[in-house]
Parts: sequence; C-alpha cells; structure tokens
Amino acid sequence: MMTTMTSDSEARAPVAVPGKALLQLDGLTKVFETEEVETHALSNIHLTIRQNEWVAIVGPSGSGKSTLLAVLGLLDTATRGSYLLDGRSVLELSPADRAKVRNQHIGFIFQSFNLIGDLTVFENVELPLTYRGLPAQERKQRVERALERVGMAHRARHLPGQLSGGQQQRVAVARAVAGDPLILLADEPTGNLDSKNGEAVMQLLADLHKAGSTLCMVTHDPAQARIATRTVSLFDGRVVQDEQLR
Ligand SMILES: Nc1ncnc2c1ncn2[C@@H]1O[C@H](COP(=O)(O)OP(=O)(O)OP(=O)(O)O)[C@@H](O)[C@H]1O
Repeated sequence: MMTTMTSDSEARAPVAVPGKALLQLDGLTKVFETEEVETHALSNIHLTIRQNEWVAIVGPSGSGKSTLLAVLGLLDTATRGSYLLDGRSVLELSPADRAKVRNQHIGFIFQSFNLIGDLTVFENVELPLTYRGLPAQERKQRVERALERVGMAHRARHLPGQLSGGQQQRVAVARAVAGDPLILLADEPTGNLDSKNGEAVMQLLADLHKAGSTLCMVTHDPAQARIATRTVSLFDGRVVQDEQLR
C-alpha cells in the first residue's frame, strides 16, 4: 500500500491524516456490451472520496448508481480510467487479488441484507474474517465488538430468520464493520425496511460516521441524502452535481 510520509509525526500515525483521499476515480468509464447494444453505464467519472466523508449517490433509475458502487467496491471492473484505493491502483488486479483487497478494505451493506440463513448471527459476522485468515481469538473479539456496536450482541446465537428485517440489517452492518474497512458501501440500506427500522439503521450509520467511518451510499430518498455530508448526483452515467452539505 502506498503512503506518503513527509514528517516524523505522519510516520508515527499515517492512518490518521484527516481528509486523506481514500478512493480516487479518474476518467472512469464502464460500458456494458451486449450483442445488440452498448450501454455507457458510467462515462468519464472523476470522483475523490476522502476519509470520514459520507457521500450519498443519487439519480434516476438507470443513471449508473449501482454500477458506480459495484466498481468502487471492486465487484466489477471498468472499461477505461483509473481507480486508486488508498493510493493503490486496483483496476488491473487479478480477480484473486481484487477479492483480497475487497475483503480487507471494503465493507458492504446491501438492501436485502444478504445474510446466510443457516449460519448464526455470530458466524455471519465472522465469515469475512475467516476468509481473511484471522486467528480464532481475534475473530471472536472483533465479532463481539461489532455486534455490541450495533446493539445485537444478545442475538449472537440466533439465525437470521429469527430476526426482524431491522435486526438483520444491523447484523449486516456489524459484518461490514468487523473487518475495520477503509470505507462502507451501502446500496439502498433501508430499502427493505419500514420507516421506523429504516430510521434506526440510518442512525446507526450516523453513529459510525461520527466515530470516524467513511461511507458511500446509494439512495432514492432525498431525506436520507440530506443526512450525508455530500451528495453526488448522476444522470446518464455522468456526475451532474456534486454538493457539499456540511
Ligand atoms: N450487466 C449489465 N449488462 C448490461 N447493461 C447493464 C448491466 N448492468 C447495468 N446495465 C445498464 O447500465 C445502466 C446503469 O444501470 P445501474 O443499475 O447502474 O443504474 P441505477 O442508477 O443503479 O438504477 P436503479 O436506480 O434502477 O437501481 C442502465 O442503463 C442499465 O440498463
């Protein structure tokens, strides 16, 4: 991982530089080619997300929001352009290295929670840490801490099907934060929740942001977008507005 160190104090605490650029897209273009049509899902995107920002990606259906999140999360590659994640160029990584970087540095929160139904809450949160090869004792500590952060430690032995939707999303948030990722990416995190549970999950994200997390979320909800610190609007695969809210 590339870090720039210019003084002794930075050398002692390289991770704590405020406002450091964590994700940098330059001229990023994603074209989907099918037999008959070419779709420019993303066209020439320039976007920098800095440490402790909370970015809301908004835009009409088909404007490229999910594609952008998939590229940022290394779930998909780009057709052209560059992507630096914490200073490291990541688009040309092999699929295996991409998976490793994704596991280590990106936390995902999906609309449909995506928990594994026959694993307990504890095991769901532990799974990405197991893939990473962390020792059992460290995994246990991280899982317990993450479940405490989201208020779900008392449900560690439950199966996802025994929880409400709001509780399942809290577990999914715990899974996303347990590995201490550089950024949390959320695709419509409250899309499957009623308004009360949706508000609770947004409050949880706000707490994580306050504690120092960097977030990027796709949302259709203008009220949610206003809770973020910055709104990036897409239209036809292009950034048409980039507004700093606070
Ligand atoms: N796998 C794919 N193959 C071909 N075209 C695709 C593929 N995925 C997305 N697209 C196209 O890329 C464009 C952007 O899609 P994307 O899903 O990113 O939009 P979105 O803003 O997330 O939409 P929504 O709000 O409806 O989820 C759309 O025109 C879509 O049809």
